[in-house]
Amino acid sequence: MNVKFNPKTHILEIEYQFRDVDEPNLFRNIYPYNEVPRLVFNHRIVPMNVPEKLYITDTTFRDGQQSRSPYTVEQICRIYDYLHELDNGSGIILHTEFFVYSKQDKEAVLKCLEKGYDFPKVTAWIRAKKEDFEIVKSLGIKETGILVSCSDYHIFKKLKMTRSQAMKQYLEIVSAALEAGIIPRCHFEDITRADFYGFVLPFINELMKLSKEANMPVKIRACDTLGLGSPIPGVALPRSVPQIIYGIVNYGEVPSEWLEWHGHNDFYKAVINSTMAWLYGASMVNTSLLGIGERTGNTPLEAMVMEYIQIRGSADGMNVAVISEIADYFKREIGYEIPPMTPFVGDNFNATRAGIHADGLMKDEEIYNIFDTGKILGRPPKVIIDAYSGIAGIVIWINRYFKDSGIDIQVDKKDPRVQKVKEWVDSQYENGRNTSISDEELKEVVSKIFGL
Ligand SMILES: CC(C)C(=O)C(=O)O
Repeated sequence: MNVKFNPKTHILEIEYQFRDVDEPNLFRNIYPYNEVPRLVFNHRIVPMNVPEKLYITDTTFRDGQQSRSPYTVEQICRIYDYLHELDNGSGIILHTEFFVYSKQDKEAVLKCLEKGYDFPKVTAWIRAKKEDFEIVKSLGIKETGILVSCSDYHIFKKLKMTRSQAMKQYLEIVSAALEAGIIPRCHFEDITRADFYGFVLPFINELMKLSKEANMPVKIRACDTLGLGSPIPGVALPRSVPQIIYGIVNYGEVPSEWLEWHGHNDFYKAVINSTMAWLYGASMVNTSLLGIGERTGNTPLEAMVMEYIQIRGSADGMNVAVISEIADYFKREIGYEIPPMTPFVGDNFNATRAGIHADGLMKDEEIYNIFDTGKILGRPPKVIIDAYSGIAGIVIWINRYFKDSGIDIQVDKKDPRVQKVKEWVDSQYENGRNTSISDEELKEVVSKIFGL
């Protein structure tokens, strides 16, 4: 580590020493592989540093498409429209990224560019090959993601290189992007298994020098490729999200606005890690709609909209209700099955089957609903009728279902007709039924009993 005092800024400038190694550092004390990874603590607590601006970026068409069959051009264009509608002129849904190789990829990019939306901006994703800049340039795209895998797992085992060979190749390609006038966004793949002080920081120091020379931003995306990052205070690098972000901003001198976190959900930590990245100094968190991404998925975009509102106390102009329209589109047009318990978008995210909860809902919706989901997401809480939903569940179901269909029936628990419906429901389960009762079935029974 070289430390220089900068008399102009009165700041100690730290240059971390690049460490070439003969053998890969696989952090076996943390990642034994034949056992579940471990959380090792260095008890280092770094300060929170929330950037002035927080952005959500999107990878639905890149990481999202890597995990499922490709979207059609028409679907890409519609999803891009939805992202724009959700952003609603706020500029918070900052950019999304596209493949640019096949005829279909290019057609989708051109059609989305033609829409002329300011947000989300269209960016590209390319292999680290010089000739690929020509494609990006020819499409009129101003920023592109470039893969710069940074752990020894990737450098030694996948690329079969040494650290210095990898870094040389990466710096050449970033220089080529800058020469072509394209903003490089360097995707530090597998940063949560990388040597932070021996490779990541020295490499960032070099990238920031290139940025200064070219007078152009060089953006950094910290990729938690296997979802190994941890939000827990005092966990040691390379797993600590706060320490990674703090280090990149303070020792790498990367402005928050050039720094992005990209998470995966392998250990159920995609959302909290992204929030930590925001809180500790990264302006951007990368997400995908409904969390669709490789393996267990990426950080869900809709979850970060909710995190944003909780941190800032306002949606700052985003049209949050569009989240429900997006979920409907994925179900209806793409045939994607959203697990029913998925927060904010699953069919049952605000549904109850328990009679005791339905009773609470009937007295005051607030008792069992996370917020006014009817007003904010166009999804009022609902009850699912089964053996446990009781008479209160049936009352709410009748009052809601018919109101939504434009028929004004309001009943209470004492209504004898409601008792009859309850008897029918009970008889179903006495006769061995073990599934819930669908809306269609209940509608038929209620209509008959109520003479509708
Ligand atoms: C391919 C890379 C950039 C990635 O998406 C990841 O590391 O998760």
